[in-house]
Amino acid sequence: MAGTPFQASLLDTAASVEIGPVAAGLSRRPLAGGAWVDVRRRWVTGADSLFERLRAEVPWRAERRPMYDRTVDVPRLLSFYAAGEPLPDQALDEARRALDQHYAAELGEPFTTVGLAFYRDGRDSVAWHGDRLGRGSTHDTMVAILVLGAPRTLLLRPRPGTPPARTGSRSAPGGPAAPSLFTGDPSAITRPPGAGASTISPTGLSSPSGAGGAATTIRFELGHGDLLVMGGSCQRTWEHAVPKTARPVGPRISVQFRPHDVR
Ligand SMILES: O=C(O)CCC(=O)C(=O)O
Ligand SMILES: [Fe+2]
Repeated sequence: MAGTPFQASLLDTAASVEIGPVAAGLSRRPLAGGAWVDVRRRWVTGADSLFERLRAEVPWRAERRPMYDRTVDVPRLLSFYAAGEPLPDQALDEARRALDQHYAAELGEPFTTVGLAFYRDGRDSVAWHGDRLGRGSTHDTMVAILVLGAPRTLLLRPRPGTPPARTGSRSAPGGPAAPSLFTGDPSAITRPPGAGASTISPTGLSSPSGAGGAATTIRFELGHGDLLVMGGSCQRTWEHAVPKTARPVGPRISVQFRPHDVR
């Protein structure tokens, strides 16, 4: 009779976890500059159950990192499994096998490492970055992210200073990266704060304008077993982030599958 906010996930905890075929319902969105994003909604069924297992089983670490002249808390908990290390849950082995089966030919190598991030609440986040430690800075690659738990916004934007793609019209000389025309079907396309309009429909997208050329930001709301794969040049020509939010949000775990020497 009292409100039981955890009831749904407690019930689901008993459910079995199943990894679906990657290809079913997968959609690829090409991005400017040779990048792309694949999204496969509800890839994992029983995802809340897997969330609870990982929350309990993974040795989560709080980290601190140097930032300018200080050392600050990393605003999320982390865990990392190098190539060959046993994973914390066999569902992750299955997930990696399914990713390899689907992507190995295109990627040319297997996914080897597994990184996990635990966003406890809306104060946890990851700042704008590309996974550019290692080969991601110089080579096309893939990073596959399984999102468990409460949906949070994941943003993608062209990396500031990236030369415009050579396929369309050029931006004004001296301006920053050309705005990227998104040819897929994002749930929303937004301009960054200060760039004017907050949300514009993909179909209404023509040539974004604004002082110096406003970059296009793409927004995904992912959770509960959704899969997002960043591919092509995405790590070096685009950036991604999970921003902090003042909205009340539940905890979220992301599982990142990467090939050798991509971090
Ligand atoms: O949690 C996410 O969805 C993204 C994590 C990420 O970008 C990273 O760990 O490099
Ligand atoms: Fe990343």
